[in-house]
Amino acid sequence: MTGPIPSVALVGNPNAGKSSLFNALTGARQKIANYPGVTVERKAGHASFADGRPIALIDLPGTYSLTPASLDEAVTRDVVLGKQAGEKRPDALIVVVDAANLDNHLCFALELLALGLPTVIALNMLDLAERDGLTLDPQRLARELGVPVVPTVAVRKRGLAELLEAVDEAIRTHQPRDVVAAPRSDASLHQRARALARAATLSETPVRRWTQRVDSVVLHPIGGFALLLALMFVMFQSVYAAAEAPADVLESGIGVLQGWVIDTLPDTFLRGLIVEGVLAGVGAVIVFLPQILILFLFILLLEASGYMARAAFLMDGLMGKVGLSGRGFIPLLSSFACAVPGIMATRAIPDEKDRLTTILIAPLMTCSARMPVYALVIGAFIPARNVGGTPIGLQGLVLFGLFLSGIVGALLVAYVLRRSVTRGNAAGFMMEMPRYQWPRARDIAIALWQRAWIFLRRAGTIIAMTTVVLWLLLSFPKAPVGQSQVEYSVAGRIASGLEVIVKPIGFNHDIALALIPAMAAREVAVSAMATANAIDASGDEEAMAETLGERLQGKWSLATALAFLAWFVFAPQCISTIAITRRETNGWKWPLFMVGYLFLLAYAAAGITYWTAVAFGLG
Ligand SMILES: Nc1nc2c(ncn2[C@@H]2O[C@H](COP(=O)(O)OP(=O)(O)OP(=O)(O)O)[C@@H](O)[C@H]2O)c(=O)[nH]1
Ligand SMILES: [Mg+2]
Repeated sequence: MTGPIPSVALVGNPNAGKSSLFNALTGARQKIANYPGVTVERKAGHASFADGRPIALIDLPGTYSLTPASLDEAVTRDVVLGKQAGEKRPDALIVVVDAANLDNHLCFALELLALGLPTVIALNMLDLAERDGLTLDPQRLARELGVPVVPTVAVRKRGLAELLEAVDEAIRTHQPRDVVAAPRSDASLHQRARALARAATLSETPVRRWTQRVDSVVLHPIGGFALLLALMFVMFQSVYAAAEAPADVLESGIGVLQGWVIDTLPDTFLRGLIVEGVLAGVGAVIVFLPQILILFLFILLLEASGYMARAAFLMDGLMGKVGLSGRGFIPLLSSFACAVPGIMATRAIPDEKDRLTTILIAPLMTCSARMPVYALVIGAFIPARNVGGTPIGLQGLVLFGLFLSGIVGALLVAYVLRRSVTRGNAAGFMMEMPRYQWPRARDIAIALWQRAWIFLRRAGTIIAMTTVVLWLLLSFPKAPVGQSQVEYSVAGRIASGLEVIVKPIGFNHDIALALIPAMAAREVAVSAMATANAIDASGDEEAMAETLGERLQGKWSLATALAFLAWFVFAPQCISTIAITRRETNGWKWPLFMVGYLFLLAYAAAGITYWTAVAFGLG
């Protein structure tokens, strides 16, 4: 018998494995084209039944229901309903469902079955379901649904022949009246899908059941967010609660070292450089190592336990609203360590404009280089007490607020960019959830050690170098007796020039002096102020005994301190980030754009913070 070639469409939820099945079935025999008038890819190809008769296959974009939310989803609906121009209604459907996610995927399957076309269910990803400890009964599911159910593993090409055979059979024996009515309401559809999934489940290991129960809390659209915020909150509280003792030890260690150098070396150029430049400057940054490590300890634990992928899943919706794809979550997350690897990780984002947007907002994630700056200013100006009668520490709360400002700022910027400069729509994203597991102490220890090493290496190279250069510029020319060395020096004079520009946002000479060298790396803002203060205090026993924080307390108003914090949420003070952006975007256009908009935001944020604080009498 030679009739027209039957055409069969592959439909199902996103990431069910439709394209994988399509590729496995058609091999190289496929054509890619666009649907006329819309830019949605149309993939068509040929396969053949066991006896050699051809069959035409169409791969459709994944959707969650026949009520489309986007253009590609509308195409799927139009094709299966036979309304797509230039496409005849398929003779049969292969509904692809993810075996490990049956209850979700069966919702759409039920809707599709109600269309009354010859239909076969491909119970795909059976390998993953088995790995997760789930044993299914395809026959039982077939009986319940009234259509054939064929187990498949698309990526291993398993079940393909059986699938085609079932399709052939379904087309030949199809009776237009054996239609299963779909439940009317969404709620009853879900209920029916859940009941079906339960019926088709032979056994489920306790681990899988347990995982699903934990996930129902962790991935809950409201409860999950509350948990994420609570975890972040605890993280920032701990930074202050746990870092104090080790930071004190480091600080007094550096003090002892300074005293020893002063006692041993004669008062020369070299001694000044070591005491004021290297020890005061670089030492002021190194004392924040415990804070950074505690933050990383939390991030590493969340990652190793399997939680982080769930947080990405939660964020996906929010990121989609501002036009970013969930694929951007991991690059943005790694930008909390440092924007440089974060920006490199954006290579995993296929859409160019989506990727560009992610690169442009990556510097807004609070990288660990900001920690010394935040910790210094918070430690000096935010009282170490609890909020009201609660156990919530004020310092941790402010730190949390700074991180949150960066994130909210990034989302707002992305929202604006995606509607202007990098216009485009977000692509959906799904990722496989890793298993929950106890983090291994050894792995965590190694990762922490690596973080510490990176930080110390920065302190020993770029931060030390910049600080030494600054020390030189601060030490010459020598001020006449009675004049401030810092203000008389080359660096001091440059700072006085810059001060004119930053005075309106509440910045003083200390800050103006720190801003330019801090372009090399943000931590240099701390080492620069420490070095300037050390030079200022040199010879004055009492002043030398004071910590940098104590000295700033005496000189800055609270409004200035807050403005300085707000500045650092946005300011693009990092040469490496600018360089990597140039490399990843192949030119100077985007790094310059990035630096420009970030400085503007920083200036505005610092200004608004300063004047608001002054209005509240904190000037
Ligand atoms: N382990 C396993 N992975 C699979 C299987 N089928 C598909 N995958 C993987 O699942 C992911 C999604 O597969 P796709 O074929 O792109 O899914 P799709 O249904 O076409 O997705 P959309 O086009 O987005 O709707 C890919 O990474 C596949 O390699 C399977 O049977 N077993
Ligand atoms: Mg696909």
